[in-house]
Amino acid sequence: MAFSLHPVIDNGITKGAADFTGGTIYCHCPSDKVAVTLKSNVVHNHACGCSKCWKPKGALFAIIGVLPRDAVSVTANGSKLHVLDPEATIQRNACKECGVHLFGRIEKDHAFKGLDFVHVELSDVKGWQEPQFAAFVSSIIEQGFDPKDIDQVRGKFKSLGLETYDVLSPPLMDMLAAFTAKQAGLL
Ligand SMILES: N[C@@H](CCC(=O)N[C@@H](CS)C(=O)NCC(=O)O)C(=O)O
Ligand SMILES: [Zn+2]
Ligand SMILES: [Zn+2]
Repeated sequence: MAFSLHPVIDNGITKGAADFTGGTIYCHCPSDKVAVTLKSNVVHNHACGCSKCWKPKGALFAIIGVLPRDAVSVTANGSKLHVLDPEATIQRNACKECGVHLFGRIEKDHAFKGLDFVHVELSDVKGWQEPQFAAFVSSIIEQGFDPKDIDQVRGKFKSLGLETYDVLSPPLMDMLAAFTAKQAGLL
């Protein structure tokens, strides 16, 4: 079957630049775009199949990375931003007009607090860290993807050199688990 994982990786992965220092991301509005300036590269860049992350039209996955929240600033048309779900762990700041998510932020006590989540494909410059793995792969089935074709999705990621997981990668799961243990006073 024909499908698009995400336009940025469908035809192969382009490595980022080692000395890259960031750029500005923009929403999809034709004018008065929301602009958010990122003062560093991202890390843990990955594909996410969950239902909450913003995906370009026709793509099965979002691509999302993190950077320190201090490196993130809204530089134009911030009045168009709203938080989609204030109760969610990740507060996704989206453009009210075009629906694009500009940044996700964690305000509650959490292992990833202090890191913002961004889609660097919204930038017009190259050099961002390339995707490292695929997360929440089985979540695309919850959104209507036929489970009989899921091995083709996993196979396509493998052919691109990306490992697939149904939650997050082991290092990130370890960080979450260690945080839980510390809160319980066990570490
Ligand atoms: N299977 C669920 C998974 C949702 C989920 O847990 N998403 C992850 C990856 S972005 C998460 O950390 N969510 C926290 C949040 O959205 O606040 C779905 O597809 O909706
Ligand atoms: Zn917009
Ligand atoms: Zn997600």
